[in-house]
Formats: sequence, structure tokens, C-alpha cells
Amino acid sequence: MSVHNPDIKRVTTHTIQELKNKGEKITALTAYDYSMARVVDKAGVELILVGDSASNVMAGHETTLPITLDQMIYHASSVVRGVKRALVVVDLPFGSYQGNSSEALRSAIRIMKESGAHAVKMEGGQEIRDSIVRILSAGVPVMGHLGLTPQSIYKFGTYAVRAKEEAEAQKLVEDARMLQDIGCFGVVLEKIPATLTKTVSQSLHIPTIGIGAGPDADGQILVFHDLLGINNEFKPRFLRRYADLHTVMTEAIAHYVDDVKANDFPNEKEAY
Ligand SMILES: Nc1nc(=O)c2c([nH]1)NC[C@@H]1CN(c3ccc(C(=O)N[C@@H](CCC(=O)O)C(=O)O)cc3)CN21
Ligand SMILES: CC(C)C(=O)C(=O)O
Ligand SMILES: [Mg+2]
Repeated sequence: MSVHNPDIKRVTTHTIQELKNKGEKITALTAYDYSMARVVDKAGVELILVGDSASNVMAGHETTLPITLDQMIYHASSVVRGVKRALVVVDLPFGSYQGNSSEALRSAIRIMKESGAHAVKMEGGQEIRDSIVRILSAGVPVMGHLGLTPQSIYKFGTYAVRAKEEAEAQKLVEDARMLQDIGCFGVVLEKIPATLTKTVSQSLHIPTIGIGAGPDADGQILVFHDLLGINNEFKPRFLRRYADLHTVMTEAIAHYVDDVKANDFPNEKEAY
């Protein structure tokens, strides 16, 4: 594929680092299937995340907890087939890496082998250090994820802003430093105060990718359906909607329904 196309230079973890070094913002967006991935890649996004938010936006679950490793691999392999340029990162789902570094390694290796993705992302700091180290030692790039970590929703009880208190902010700074020291290539910061994002991003040499984390992260990430306004229920303050596809799609499909009912579709030219 793209390896045979000299016009397209693939984004690697090193490219992402170079963007931070140059002071150029990094763009990231989720995708969950082949068609979405093609669009996101074509639009120039550098990092495509196969997020476990697929549990919400693709499967309709309330949380990210139910999605399985097999389901993540299905989404990831579909995305990889649609991407020519972007770096493809896959969320390790809940239950596939916490508290057991052997299982974590097995999960990461399955993702890499069975999907063809380029890196994995894992939620948490010190608690999952051993699992991250084990995966990194196998040569699999790991992205960290701190702040609001949706896989621990039942520990916190809400999706409110994280690390507003000094103790929690201090732990986040230490976790971020630790993730860098063990060799993570980047870290997602979700729903934390903008000032904390600025502190962390300036003190780390690896890039930070923010969501609801203010303007000073080294890059930004959003969920595909949120950016395009496909699901119109989710509207946190950090979200900017770039389209109202929910309305566009509903109107188009309603138009089709009308045309069929009115014997307008298909017409002679659309028949054999
Ligand atoms: N569609 C979607 N977008 C996301 O960004 C996303 C998911 N799903 N699923 C997994 C996690 C969960 N995330 C979340 C979830 C809630 C808030 C949040 O700010 N919730 C507000 C209410 C938002 C609303 O108006 O619905 C809160 O105060 O709980 C933020 C990020 C981010 N991720
Ligand atoms: C919101 C991003 C960072 C994520 O983890 C996901 O989409 O699952
Ligand atoms: Mg996720």
C-alpha cells in the first residue's frame, strides 16, 4: 500500500515527537471502521485513535467498560485497512491489562499482530507501571492516558473535571513524568484544568494530547462522532462541533423514505 507510494510519508511516533520539537500542534481523532479511517486520514489527521469510546458511539453502551479485546481488534483491523498515512493507536480495553503485566503484554501483542496497528494506549499511572514497562520491552509503543480515565468511572462516580485539588494534580504530574521516564511516546490528558496541562506539557519532552484539557497541550483529540455532530446528545463544554451530520443524515434518509413512498425512486434511469 503506502509503502509503495513515495508521495505519502507515514506518520510514526518519531514524527509526532518532531512536531512537538518544532512547536507544531499535533492533530488526533478517533475512528472505528474502514470508511471513517479513510476520511480522517485523507483530511490530514496525524494520529488516529481506535478508542474504546467505540463502546459508546458504535455499540451504544453507557460506558467504555463492556467492549472486549476481540471487538477492539475488529475495529482496529478495519481502521488500519483504511489508513495510508496516519499513526494508528489502539486503546487497550478495560480488563485486558490492569494488574497483570503478563496479560497486558498478551493483549498488546494480540492487537499488534491481529490488527496491524502501530501503538497502544493505556489508562493510568503508577498503578499500571509494570504492565506498560512489559509492553514497551516487547517493542510496542505505548501512549499514556491521565486525568479523566473513563475505564475507572465507577471509582470516581462522575465525568467531572479531574485534578482540581493540589494532591491529585501533584500525582498527575508525577505519573506523567514516570510515563515519560519509562519510555511512553506521548500522553493523553483528559478533562483537567488548562493550567495543569500547560505545566505538564512544558515540563515533559514527549508530546501531550489534550481533550477538555485547554489550549496548551501539544495536540488535541476528539471523538469522530462528536466532532461531526453525529450523536447530538453528548455536548460537554470542551467539544466544538464542526458539522451537524445528525441532521444531514436524518434529512437525507427521510428524503429517501419520501421518494420510495411516492414511487419516485427508482426512476427509469435508475432501473435496468
Ligand atoms: N462520544 C464520546 N465522546 C468522548 O469524548 C468519550 C466517549 N464518548 N466515551 C469515552 C470517553 C468518556 N468521555 C467523557 C465523558 C463525559 C464527559 C463530560 O464532560 N461529561 C459531562 C456531561 C456532558 C454532557 O453534557 O453530556 C459531565 O459533567 O458529566 C467528558 C468526557 C470521553 N470519552
Ligand atoms: C477520548 C479518547 C482520548 C479516548 O480514549 C477514546 O476515544 O476512547
Ligand atoms: Mg479511550
